[in-house]
Amino acid sequence: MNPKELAGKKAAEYVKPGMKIGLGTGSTAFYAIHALGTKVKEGLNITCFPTSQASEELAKSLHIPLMAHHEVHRLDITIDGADEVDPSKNLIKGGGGALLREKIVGAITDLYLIIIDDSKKVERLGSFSVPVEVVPYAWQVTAGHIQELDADTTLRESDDGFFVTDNGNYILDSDFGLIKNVAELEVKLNQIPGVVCNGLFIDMADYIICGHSNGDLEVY
Ligand SMILES: O=C(CO)[C@H](O)[C@H](O)COP(=O)(O)O
Repeated sequence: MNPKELAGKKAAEYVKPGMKIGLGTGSTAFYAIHALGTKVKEGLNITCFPTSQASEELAKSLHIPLMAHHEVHRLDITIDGADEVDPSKNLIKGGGGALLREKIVGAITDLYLIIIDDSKKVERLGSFSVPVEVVPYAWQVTAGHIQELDADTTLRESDDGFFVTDNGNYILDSDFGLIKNVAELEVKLNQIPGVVCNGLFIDMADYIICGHSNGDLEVY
């Protein structure tokens, strides 16, 4: 089985009747959402809250019951992917551009499960550029502030122009090289005017569920 599917299916086993579940975004979360769709079809009673329009559409297509925004206060479990995971379970997220909603949802979650394949494990975060969500207004000024933190920043593009998040913002993919102090950088980025969110998820993940291409599963 594909390692992403292996991890996604394993994470779905943590879900019990009556739970409120956050749905992540991306090609690994896709498998977890499908596994939950199968359980719902078999009669599992859960309600879910998606982190992106894409995951919302997928969940709806699988008839997974969704919560309205005003109904969401705490979530029992969120299952989400990551672009990099270090040995302390700190993460870089936002490769799919859903970092803001993912961070909001992760922060109100009792059990935050991160599902990855083994290519995402690193000794130190930073080979993957840190996605930074910024307001479009004067984004060049915001990019300048990020560059003052010793980063190369690139405005993310899509097929038809600049990539626009579900929140109407831009993404500056910011390469800091291998990051020495991830917690400090997370705070510094948040202090820049114009930055809405950054893709460093520090001390948030409870368990990493990692699928390997030889079929092994690792949970830690
Ligand atoms: O943070 C994310 C989206 O904003 C994704 O979870 C992350 O990019 C991993 O995606 P994939 O499972 O497709 O590799």
